[in-house]
Amino acid sequence: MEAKVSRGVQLPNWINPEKIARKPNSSLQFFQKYGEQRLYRVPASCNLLTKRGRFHGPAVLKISCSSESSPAFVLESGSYAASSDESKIIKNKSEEIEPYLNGRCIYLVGMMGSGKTTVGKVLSETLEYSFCDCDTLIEEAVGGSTVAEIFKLYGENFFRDNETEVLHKLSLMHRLVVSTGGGAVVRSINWRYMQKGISVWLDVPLEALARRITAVGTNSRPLLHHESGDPYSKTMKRLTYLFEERGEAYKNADVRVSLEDIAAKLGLEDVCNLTPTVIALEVLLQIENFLKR
Ligand SMILES: Nc1ncnc2c1ncn2[C@@H]1O[C@H](COP(=O)(O)OP(=O)(O)OP(=O)(O)O)[C@@H](O)[C@H]1O
Ligand SMILES: O=C(O)C1=C[C@@H](O)[C@@H](O)[C@H](O)C1
Repeated sequence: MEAKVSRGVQLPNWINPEKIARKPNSSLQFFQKYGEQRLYRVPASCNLLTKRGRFHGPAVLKISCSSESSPAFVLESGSYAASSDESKIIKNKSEEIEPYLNGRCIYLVGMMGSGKTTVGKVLSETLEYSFCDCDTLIEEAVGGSTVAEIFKLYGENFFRDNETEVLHKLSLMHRLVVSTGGGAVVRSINWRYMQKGISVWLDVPLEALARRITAVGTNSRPLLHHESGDPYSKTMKRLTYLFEERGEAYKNADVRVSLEDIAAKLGLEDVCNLTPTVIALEVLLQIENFLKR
């Protein structure tokens, strides 16, 4: 079958190139932050809407803050929770940072299942940026075939060429949070495009990725169809192989957000207790550090 890169990759109308950055006109005082200790009790019925559904769980959200370090969020009970307090804190932080982004796009990179879509949507909402998912844009550009179908019909190179073309187009835009495909980091040309914005690596332990992915199934992820065994071990084996190939490439990102580091900071044993909102807040804090450099 003949396969061509869809040169005419069309980006949807809602991605508006006219949304040009606002220039910062105030001082960098916003970097002086968090000089107090606060404790928030989250209502038992709180919940958080994510891509695939609602996470429920009662929790006490403790925030310890100092001018030396970033604030820490502890979900003492229950795994997934969000509250109006959490929303307010992330909103305040995004309002502080947003003028200094100067309209630059945020590119989330990371292994498949690392939460680029879930965390990306939280970020785009709080920053009042548009959200876009490269895989979805490629699917639209190729005429509605799914990623799995594109791999099957045309092969990985064809998919990668379209991925590059989509990233090229997005690099001309402003005020987007972009969820990139897990393998977008392997081509250096893609980094050239992502350098127009700020790239953020969501670094999630492979075991957590394998748990998340096996929970939803691997049908939509063609690169996971090679191994035999039970679904978790199969996924783990394949993720390990892919990470060996790509681990170094993820390090090119401007900012690294390690779920293990967040969990350690909060005294949590398992990264599974970190909500997308807490991770999104850490993304903003690490971007803030990056902007200060
Ligand atoms: N903080 C989290 N804790 C637990 N599960 C999460 C978290 N964030 C995302 N997930 C779940 O993990 C799965 C993958 O998340 P998501 O689709 O956001 O990842 P992704 O990086 O965009 O993946 P891909 O690159 O394959 O598109 C989803 O089922 C999602 O609900
Ligand atoms: O890790 C990868 O190489 C991929 C991740 C997905 O987001 C898709 O872009 C595709 O399945 C390839």
